[in-house]
Amino acid sequence: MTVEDRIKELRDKLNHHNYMYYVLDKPEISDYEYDMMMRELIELEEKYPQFKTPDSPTQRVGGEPLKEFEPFTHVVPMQSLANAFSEGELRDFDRRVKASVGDVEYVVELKIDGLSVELIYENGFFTVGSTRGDGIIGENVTNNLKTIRSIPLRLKDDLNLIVRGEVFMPKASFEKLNEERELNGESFFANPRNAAAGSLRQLNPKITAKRDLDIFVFNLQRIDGIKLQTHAEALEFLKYQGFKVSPHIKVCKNIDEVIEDINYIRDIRDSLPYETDGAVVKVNDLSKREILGSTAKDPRWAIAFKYPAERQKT
Ligand SMILES: NC(=O)c1cnc(N)c2cc(Br)sc12
Repeated sequence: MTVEDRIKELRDKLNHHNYMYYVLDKPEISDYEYDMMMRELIELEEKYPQFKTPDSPTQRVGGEPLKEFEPFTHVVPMQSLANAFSEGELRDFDRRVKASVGDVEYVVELKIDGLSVELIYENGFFTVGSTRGDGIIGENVTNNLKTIRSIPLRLKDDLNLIVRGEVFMPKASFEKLNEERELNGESFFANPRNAAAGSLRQLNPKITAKRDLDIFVFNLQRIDGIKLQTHAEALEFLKYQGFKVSPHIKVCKNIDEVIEDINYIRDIRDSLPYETDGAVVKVNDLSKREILGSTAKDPRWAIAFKYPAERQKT
């Protein structure tokens, strides 16, 4: 086996085990075995840098601290969602949708309480990641996003695509971080969303890397050369490409099933290991979304349902 073959073998094995551990939460080897392979790869890449590739796991925590973040104009504007606060408002939304495109299937997902990011992949490689900002221009936080182990550095296929996801900090990590900050005499983060935002917008990637951030990808914004019919199909496709996709995805035949699922989420959400700030209801058929289009601010094909507790949120 040549040195180049060994480096490729280690890179592929480490990326596979990273996927199993951080995306599927199904580790197959011990941390020790992982660390030994990583140490060998670091040594070989130092000796033979010509064989280093952008998707090598050694490239996750790279980059020097920045003075500031570069602004980044989103390829696809990152819209916000209109809100519904009651069953009646959900039914009003359903009536508007059906008046325009007839009967539709909906998909219900959790609304993750973190910060939205856009991830761009070119020929299968992660190239640019940015925060939402004002929806048009955000901040380039690529090096910080690379430290999030559940973000693939390379897709299964060599595709050009753009996804949107929500970076979040698990509740347990948030508690642990605030305990550490109290011991160091530092200020608390008020909630996991602020902690995630403060951690992702750290100028030093080495600090971000220690903050235990995670991500759920929830929308395929754009893809070259592939036509998908529904949102549910798009999420399955993103899972296949190696993304960590929202875990609770319910395809509903009608608004009655949507309301049933929203009530189910209400009853289980406090037990989830991450904060949510509602549920998202989206039209499943992608061509019907095109017909529905968007207002100046929001898509007409989606709405966020906010649970009563959300109302007091700042
Ligand atoms: N599942 C989803 O679509 C989803 C989850 N979490 C969020 N914070 C958001 C925000 C928008 Br806009 S959509 C969405």
